[in-house]
Amino acid sequence: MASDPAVPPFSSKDAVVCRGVSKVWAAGTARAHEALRDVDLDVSPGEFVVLLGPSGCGKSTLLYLVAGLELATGGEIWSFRNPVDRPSPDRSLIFQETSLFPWLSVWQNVAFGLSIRGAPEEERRAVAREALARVGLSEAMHKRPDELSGGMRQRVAVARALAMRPKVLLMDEPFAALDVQTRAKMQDFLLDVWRDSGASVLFVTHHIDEAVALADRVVVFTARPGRIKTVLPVDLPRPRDPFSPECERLRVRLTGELRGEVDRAFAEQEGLAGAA
Ligand SMILES: Nc1ncnc2c1ncn2[C@@H]1O[C@H](COP(=O)(O)OP(=O)(O)OP(=O)(O)O)[C@@H](O)[C@H]1O
Repeated sequence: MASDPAVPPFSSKDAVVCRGVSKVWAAGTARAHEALRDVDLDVSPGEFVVLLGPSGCGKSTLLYLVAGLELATGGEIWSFRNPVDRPSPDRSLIFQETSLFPWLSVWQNVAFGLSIRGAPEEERRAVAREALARVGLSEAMHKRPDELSGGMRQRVAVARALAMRPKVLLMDEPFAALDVQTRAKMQDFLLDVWRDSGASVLFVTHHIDEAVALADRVVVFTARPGRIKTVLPVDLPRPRDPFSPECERLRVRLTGELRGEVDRAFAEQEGLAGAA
């Protein structure tokens, strides 16, 4: 049987499949700006993949494309063998700054996506209750977001994403605004939630330590236009001891992979600033 040339030869790594993905912002205009070039990436169901790269290399852009919030200007993206051309509740995006609605209670925030779908209140409450229990925030059900700490608000954001039962969680530096201790706690918490949910995670960070703590695989990007420079599997049991020789070796390797790219990104950004 002739294979469809538009469909990649899928393997079991089909939770997210990117083939030759490129993105030029404002394509075809004088402001055209190439963010990503020719990205190939296959993610397995239940896999935790960390995207690491210098500032401006297109990590967030790739998440928006996988979320279906933006369209690639080249290449194809698939999720569970369906082309990605629009947002779907199967793929939830969590940002650095939580965008909780301050006038809604915590449970109403968590159930917001369900209310858009027209789910009845009883169902919304039940799903919110379960999602909040999974992030350890049952007690906060009736509070308002401004009564919570930053870490708690990010847990509500995770609960809101989980309430839609996504198959893929897209996380854009979700803990960047938190202090170091809270961030470490949130990483442990996220690993528990991820294991329970069975979802695949694509997690963007600048922090090598965070990549080493979390990833099944670390994907290192070049400076803009972002291309995949290297992919490192992290075959270490969790919880990981950050002071172990294996973690230290990985940190050294990632630091080496990133160093030149960070320098290039910095030089480019200085050049752009000079030209402005
Ligand atoms: N909506 C947009 N319109 C035009 N250019 C954009 C847009 N979003 C991002 N860019 C540009 O695309 C490039 C990649 O940006 P992106 O935010 O994806 O990088 P990043 O790797 O996530 O950066 P950081 O780590 O600093 O958040 C940057 O040069 C950025 O200025």
